[in-house]
Amino acid sequence: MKNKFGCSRQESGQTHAPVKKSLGGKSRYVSNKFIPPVKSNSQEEGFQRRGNNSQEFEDGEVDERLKMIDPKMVELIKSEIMDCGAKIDWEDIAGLHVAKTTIQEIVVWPMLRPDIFTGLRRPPKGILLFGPPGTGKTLIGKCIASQSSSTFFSISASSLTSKWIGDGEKMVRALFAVARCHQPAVVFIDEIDSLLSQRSESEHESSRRIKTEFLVQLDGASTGEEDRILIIGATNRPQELDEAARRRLVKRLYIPLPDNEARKQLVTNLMRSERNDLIESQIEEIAELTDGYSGADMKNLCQEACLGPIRSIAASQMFQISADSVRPVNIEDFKSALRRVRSSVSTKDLEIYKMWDQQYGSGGAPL
Ligand SMILES: Nc1ncnc2c1ncn2[C@@H]1O[C@H](COP(=O)(O)OP(=O)(O)OP(=O)(O)O)[C@@H](O)[C@H]1O
Repeated sequence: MKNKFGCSRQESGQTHAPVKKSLGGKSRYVSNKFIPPVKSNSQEEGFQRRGNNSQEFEDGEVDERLKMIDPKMVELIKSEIMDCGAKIDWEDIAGLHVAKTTIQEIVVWPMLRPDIFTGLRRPPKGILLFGPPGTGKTLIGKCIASQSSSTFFSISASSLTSKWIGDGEKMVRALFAVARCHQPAVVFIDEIDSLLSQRSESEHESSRRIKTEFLVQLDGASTGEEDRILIIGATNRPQELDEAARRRLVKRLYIPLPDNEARKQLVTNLMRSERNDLIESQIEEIAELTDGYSGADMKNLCQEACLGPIRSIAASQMFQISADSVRPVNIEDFKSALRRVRSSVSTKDLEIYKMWDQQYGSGGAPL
């Protein structure tokens, strides 16, 4: 769920700490040498001094870091890219135990306790989540933001070259400027390979400029001692990333397909809100039959199975039948859904991920 301009944490029900320019930033209100994990009174004051528009103080003064940025772009970032979605817990993400534990240790705790994670314990400023489509990479990005009380910015790299034609470069600059004003911040960049792939002869000049600007900003975010911005790149094509990208995204975590246990959890969680008469052994059977399915495939499968009871209603009854009389979803619905919903990831692609993980990964795959 994207927020509207100036949305508040209370309005959206999210728990990210969205608009504290003073936290870790170059605020005029607090010392920026030490970033306490807990808000001080002065920080609270700074927060309250601002109106709906978080880049402005009540006296209408614009945050210095946004002065060179087109206000329309700032507005666009806030309405289309800044996300005040619902709170996400680690339990909402099925499986991926190794990746979740690693992420908690290397990024979430340091974001919450920057006073302890100093020196060599300093967290990486950029991480890469790679793996097949629909395995929960975006979900993990949102969860990191949610659990570290950070503002979540989400952008697809390909939209920089397509959706905002001609403005991609400015958009990148504006994105990082707004993120700096909303620290701690998590900037999630989907399809990062389309931005940081190996240079080719046919590369368009505008793409080249966007890429250069992006690398400049990435370096800026990682050198700013006081900045608390985490860049998360996500990709289904890690092999296309160039060396510069690999170097900057120091932790590279493989987000694999869900294993049997995770698929069971996915079915259980997804069907929790639907009337069904599945018993434990049948959920196990579904998990067995869905080897190779991604999390997104599992969701499609459950959606398809949930249509089973509707399909069994005679057309003549469709407009009279009460909601209570629709029969619960059963195992037969899943078996017929399995004939319609197939796994979307090829074995060949899985081999490529595994090989790339062995060569460049940071140990997110199951042992
Ligand atoms: N491990 C998981 N736990 C819970 N839900 C999951 C998981 N993996 C995928 N899903 C479901 O699949 C949907 C798509 O997942 P998500 O967008 O996070 O995948 P992704 O890896 O970012 O995909 P892509 O690479 O295509 O962008 C989620 O909204 C969620 O419903």
